[in-house]
Order: sequence, then structure tokens, then C-alpha cells
Amino acid sequence: MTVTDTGIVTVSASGLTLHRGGTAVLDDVSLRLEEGITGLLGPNGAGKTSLLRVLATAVPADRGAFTALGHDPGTAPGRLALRRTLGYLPQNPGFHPDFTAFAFVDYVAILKELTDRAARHREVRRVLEEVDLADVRGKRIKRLSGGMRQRVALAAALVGDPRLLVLDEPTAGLDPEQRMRFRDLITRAGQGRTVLLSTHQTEDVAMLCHRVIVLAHGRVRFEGTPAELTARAAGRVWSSPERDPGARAGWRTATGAFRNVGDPPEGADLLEPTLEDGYLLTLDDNGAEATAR
Ligand SMILES: Nc1ncnc2c1ncn2[C@@H]1O[C@H](COP(=O)(O)OP(=O)(O)OP(=O)(O)O)[C@@H](O)[C@H]1O
Repeated sequence: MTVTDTGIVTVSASGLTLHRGGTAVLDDVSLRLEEGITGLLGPNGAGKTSLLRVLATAVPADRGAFTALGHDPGTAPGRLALRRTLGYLPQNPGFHPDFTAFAFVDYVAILKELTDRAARHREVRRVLEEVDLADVRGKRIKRLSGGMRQRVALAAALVGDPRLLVLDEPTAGLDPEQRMRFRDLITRAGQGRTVLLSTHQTEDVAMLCHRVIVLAHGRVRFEGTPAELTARAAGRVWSSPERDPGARAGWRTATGAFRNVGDPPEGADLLEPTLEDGYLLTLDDNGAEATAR
């Protein structure tokens, strides 16, 4: 067990490599997770889903290894032990639309080996309550809103009170109100657990995460705290009336002025950096494609 400045390391991966279609979608990925919520940021195709699938033991890596919660998923007993304490919310949860919320979560609970019917049903009711869906548990999934469906998927991941939660873009496609609500649930779910949350929303990371990992082209480009990622943009964000042609990226803000990131010219009107600025510069500094502006 390793103890760092911020906490106890619960997941430790080294040299994870995964090939798909002749290319390395994960290329020598080493990382560590601690109890609490870690955000996984990266552009489309960076390898986030692939990494989550490996850590959720859905696919084995071609090379490298990891341990999670003291289990070694490289062995059959270790894999089984980890799966018993793992909750995974995949990008496409694969609902059967005619199932009710209760029936879907109950089905997942059966897969998770909760064989005693009464105890299982109690657990299903508990997790549906935890995600504020007790009132609609008898409704068919096809009749639920997108936000509610995401909460059904979170409830399924929470069955059995797992110690490790792997959440693949759970806030994607949610309206701002539902996103805030979902963030609340993730904060609650993160208490006393290790959570790895992939997202395209830098605000998710700023609001929820105590650590952040940036992945691009299958490689880890940053691993640290949100404050450290933000600090990467210190002195590298400035305002100008027109887009600065020397900027790595620049965009018009609500005030009409441009926000530029990169290497500012002499005497530039420097701005307080955000986590998004630090993220964009991290991608750009590594030659990865920054989010289109
Ligand atoms: N089975 C596969 N065959 C071929 N290529 C694949 C396969 N699975 C993934 N890839 C490729 O691997 C790369 C990483 O995909 P992955 O879904 O892990 O990225 P991501 O960061 O989750 O992307 P997004 O943010 O768009 O969900 C992509 O270029 C993808 O096209």
C-alpha cells in the first residue's frame, strides 16, 4: 500500500498497452488512483473508454498490469474478487427499453450474484433511492428522460456497494440542470470510494475531482490535482480586442473580447487561468489536437 500527499493509492497501473486496428489505443499507460474522485479528460479518440474498459476488466490489456483494491486482475481469482467490488457505468449502458427501472437494476443485481431475492430487492430499492428514482422505479426505461436513464445506469453501478466505480462520460448529453443533479450524485457516490470519471466537461473536473488525468493519443499527458492542471496556464492566458494571431487557441467571450492561450506578447492583459486553459495548453504542448474552437 502506497500513501501519497493526498491519500491512499487504491489502483496502480503500469505500462498498460492495448492495440486496436493495428494501432496502440493505449500506449504504455501508468497511473495511480486514490480514494475520492479522479477525472479522466481527453479529446475524442484519446483512449478514455479503452482505459476504463481495461480497468473494469471488460478487456485485458495486451501488455502491462494493474492492481486494484489489493486484487490482481491478471489472475482469475483476482479478477473475480475485483469484479465483486466494482461498479461500471459504460458509455452505452445497453438498457432493454421495455424493462422497468427496477427490473433493469434487479437484472444487474442478479448478474452481480445477489441470489437471495428479498435481500436483492432491498438492495435494488436502496440504490434507486440513492439516485432519487424511488418514485419511478416501476416505469419502463423508454418512458424515462435521458437524465433519469443515466441515473438508472448509476444505480446499477452502485449495486452491492462497490469500492471502485468506473464511470464513462456519465454527464454526456444531459441538460445543465440534470448535469448539476448528476454531479451531486457522483459527489455522494465518491465518499469512501475510488471513482474514475471520464468526461469532456472540464467543469465536471473542476467541481467534482480531487485529481485529474489527461489522456491523448493513448498516453498520459498529465496526472495531478486540478489546481496543478490550472497552474499550467498561469501567465499564459490573456485578453485582446481581436484574436491574437500568435495564440495557440483563442475564442470570443461574452464581453466581446478574445480570450487567448499560449505564449502572450509583451505587456499582454493577463487573465486568471481556468482548468480548461490548463487542459488546452497541456494538449497543445504535447502536440495533441486541442478542442476545436
Ligand atoms: N475495436 C476497435 N477497433 C478499431 N479501433 C478501435 C476499436 N476500439 C477503439 N478503437 C479506436 O481506439 C481509439 C480510442 O477509442 P476510445 O473509445 O477508447 O477513445 P475515447 O477517448 O473514449 O473517445 P471518445 O471521447 O470519443 O469516447 C479511437 O481511435 C477508436 O477509433
